[in-house]
Amino acid sequence: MPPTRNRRGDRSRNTRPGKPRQTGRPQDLVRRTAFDVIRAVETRDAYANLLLPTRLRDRGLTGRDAALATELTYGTLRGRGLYDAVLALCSDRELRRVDGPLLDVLRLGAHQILATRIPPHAAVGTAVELARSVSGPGQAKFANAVLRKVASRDLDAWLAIVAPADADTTTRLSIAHSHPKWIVSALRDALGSDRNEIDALLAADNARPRVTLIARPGRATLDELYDAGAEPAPYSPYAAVLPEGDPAGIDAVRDGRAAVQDEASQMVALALTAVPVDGRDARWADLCAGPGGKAGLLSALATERDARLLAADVQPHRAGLVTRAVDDRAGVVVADGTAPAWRPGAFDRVMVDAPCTGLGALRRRPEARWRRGPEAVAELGQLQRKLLASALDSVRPGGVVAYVTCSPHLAETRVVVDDVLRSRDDVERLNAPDVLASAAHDLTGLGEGPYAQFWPHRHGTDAMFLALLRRT
Ligand SMILES: C[S@@+](CC[C@H](N)C(=O)[O-])C[C@H]1O[C@@H](n2cnc3c(N)ncnc32)[C@H](O)[C@@H]1O
Repeated sequence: MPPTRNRRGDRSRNTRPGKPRQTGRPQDLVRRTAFDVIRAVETRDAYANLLLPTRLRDRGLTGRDAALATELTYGTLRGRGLYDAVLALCSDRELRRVDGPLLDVLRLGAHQILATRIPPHAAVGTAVELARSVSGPGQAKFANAVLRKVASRDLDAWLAIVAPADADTTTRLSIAHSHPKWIVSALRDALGSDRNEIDALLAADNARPRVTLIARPGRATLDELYDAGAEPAPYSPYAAVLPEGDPAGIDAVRDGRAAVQDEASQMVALALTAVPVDGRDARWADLCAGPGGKAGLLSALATERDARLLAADVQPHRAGLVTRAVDDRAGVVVADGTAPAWRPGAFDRVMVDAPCTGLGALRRRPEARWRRGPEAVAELGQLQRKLLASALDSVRPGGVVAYVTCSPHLAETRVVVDDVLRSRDDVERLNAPDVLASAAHDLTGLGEGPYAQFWPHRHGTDAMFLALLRRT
């Protein structure tokens, strides 16, 4: 499952833990940092992608050390399902009886042993030291015994035991790719007739996403990003891929003229603006704008066309972030998109990028798959329906609505749209894959229409869903 498999078929089954590798790098600080972030995710619902950069900065970790700390943190969080299955077979104590901090040390150790190039003796030795410092000498002995057993087989050998070929498909995929079973089932359903791609999709969820930037039209150019080391991106005319380095080090990103933004996120915003509308095309709205990714692009395009964007978010803090992403012409309001203050039919184009489970962005949020269960889908469903209905009421006849989720779950995507449209006869479904293809070269594989679905394993983007709806 993780990106860097460690295949060591010929290694002795009795590998002894040795001293931590002496490389002159602050290895202990690297592992301690990964451990601290993993604990914060477990105990106080921290987000690894937000907390880790702060911890790296506080501790002065840069370059290779920062990269290793990131890999260990993300890999351990993503791989938890698989590592727990292996650890359960190596521990004489039930995992639920192992203290939280110690269990996280074991997971971190298992990740290093099974999915990195760190020599197993170093991985075991450093994990045992960490166990000693967080749980005391007795627990360090236990950690040593467990992790030596983990190190007695390579990943493929463990997979043959914990996810055997004759297990039922959902269970096998769930353990082998470390995804909860309900997510495996939901993703297979969403793939529909392409469900044979599920292995590739789950593997893509465990791979490091490429960093994609947007040069906001009229504010930055792609050449500026290329000069800073970025390379052309496949689809969006405003996107560039940054193969390495910190995006925050790029001037245009620092001053908000460019930003980090997934290419599918750019494309769904572009699609809303690519649909021809008859008559007035001056008032655009984004009902769920925070933190401002799509609003940033929409406001730049609105300005180019002499239109104006109103960006709303119900959370004041997130509306504040939108202010930094949009240009001066745009308006930003704190507002509940389900109970709009504006009159019906006030807008010509409306984006509703609804709150969702985020199952389409598991690559970026390593802990997200473990955080919420299937009940979240039903809870969000009501809000998604209300927001879409409100968006349709907010657009004038002839105008267009884009309903977007960063989730491919059918109950958040086509089921929501179909439900809302069932009770109305004033909406036409447009062919979203065709509109997207007209806005980008070589953009295929989005489905038969009328809805469009991006996929990480096909497009290298988040699994973003788009429905384009015209009020009649
Ligand atoms: C998926 S995020 C939007 C991401 C954003 N469009 C972007 O591209 O950066 C969903 C947003 O909807 C907001 N939200 C949730 N309920 C809302 C409501 N009733 N009205 C308006 N915004 C709401 C959340 O605060 C959150 O910022």
